[in-house]
Amino acid sequence: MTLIAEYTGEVDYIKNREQDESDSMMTLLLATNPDESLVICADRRGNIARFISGINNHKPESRKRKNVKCVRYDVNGVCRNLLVVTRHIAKGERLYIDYNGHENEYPTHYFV
Ligand SMILES: C[S@+](CC[C@H](N)C(=O)[O-])C[C@H]1O[C@@H](n2cnc3c(N)ncnc32)[C@H](O)[C@@H]1O
Repeated sequence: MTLIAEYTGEVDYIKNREQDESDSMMTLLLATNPDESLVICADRRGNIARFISGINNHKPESRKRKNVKCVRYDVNGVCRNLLVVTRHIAKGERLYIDYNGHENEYPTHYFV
């Protein structure tokens, strides 16, 4: 659970970004009312978190590489998306995260 980084960017309603072709959007909040669901758009105001490699969800050997996960925390009433490690990370080891939440919409079939 060591903190790696916060996934930062501009926060917007998902409904406003349906045509956005950026490959660095991350769901922040899925609300009961879809009109209130939020996304983090990292392309213009992101940080290093947007460059962490994704796993290929279609390959079992790739799924085993995952060593970082997203957790949502309430920080002073604001929902924040934090990236934390899931196990010990050796010096020089590459970080891997699963880009997909339960929506499973991010295409990872071409990832190495
Ligand atoms: C969240 S990163 C965003 C990078 C984006 N171009 C930017 O500047 O913010 C997602 C992109 O990283 C690349 N990528 C991530 N993991 C990869 C992997 N395992 N193999 C190949 N490409 C990967 C793909 O091009 C993917 O579209």
